[in-house]
Amino acid sequence: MPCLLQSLPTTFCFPYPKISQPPPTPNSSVTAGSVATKTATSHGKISKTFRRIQASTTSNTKFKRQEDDYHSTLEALNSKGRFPRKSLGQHYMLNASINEDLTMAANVKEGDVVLEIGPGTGSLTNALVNAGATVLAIEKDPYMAAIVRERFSGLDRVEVLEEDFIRSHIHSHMSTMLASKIPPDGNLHAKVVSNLPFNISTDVIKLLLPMGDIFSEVVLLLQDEAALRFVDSLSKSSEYRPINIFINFYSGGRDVHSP
Ligand SMILES: C[S@@+](CC[C@H](N)C(=O)[O-])C[C@H]1O[C@@H](n2cnc3c(N)ncnc32)[C@H](O)[C@@H]1O
Repeated sequence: MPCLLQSLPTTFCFPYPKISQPPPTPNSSVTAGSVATKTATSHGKISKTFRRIQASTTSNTKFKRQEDDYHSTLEALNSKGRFPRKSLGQHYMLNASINEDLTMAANVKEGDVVLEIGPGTGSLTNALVNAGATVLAIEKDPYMAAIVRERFSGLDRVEVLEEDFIRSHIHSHMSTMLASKIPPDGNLHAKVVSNLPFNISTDVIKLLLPMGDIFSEVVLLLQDEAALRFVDSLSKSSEYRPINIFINFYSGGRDVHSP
């Protein structure tokens, strides 16, 4: 199962975006972040690649419904005077090009079924929908679930479940969704693309990595330090933890690339 773990770019915003801040220009580049890619090996395990990337400005316009993540995100946040909750890791993406990057990293295409953990205001959901995917979004915060449901109301390719992902019966949800939808290429695997709530990133990885029977790709946006901790474990330093053993168990080799 290929898996991409990407660090937090500087364009994230917490605790609350300044309204006066200008939207990112189409040519603005984003500070490179750490990326670990996992690729399937002949033994059914995964190999890890660690690299850094620049935000891309390429966009897929075929399914575009909303053009500006910056403004839709601010509108959604301002609409009912709600402040992001730190306890739920609510850091919202204000740069559409990062969402495009995540979508492209998972090679999301028309007919794909994608699981998104924590859609928040729906900015990444929008990029996934634009790429032609059917999205199952699981959001713990009832307020954000309502926002993203409203944003995509009328679009039958987005389903929002108001649940805690850690307690969710994800295997059963995805199996049901895949069974009801045979993609054009006949591939009955789903993909995961998510800008994760940081406080549950370890738990999410523990849940997802053994699910190679239903997921073909996992692309996660993580804090730089977290991504490094997860993949840079071959040295067996003091940072070496059970999660590293777990990741290595589901992984093969390791390559390192510069930007
Ligand atoms: C880092 S924000 C990302 C929001 C959005 N995807 C974006 O890129 O702007 C994480 C989101 O996950 C939600 N969340 C936090 N814990 C969760 C959990 N256990 N299960 C599902 N969603 C959760 C938060 O409410 C928040 O909307």
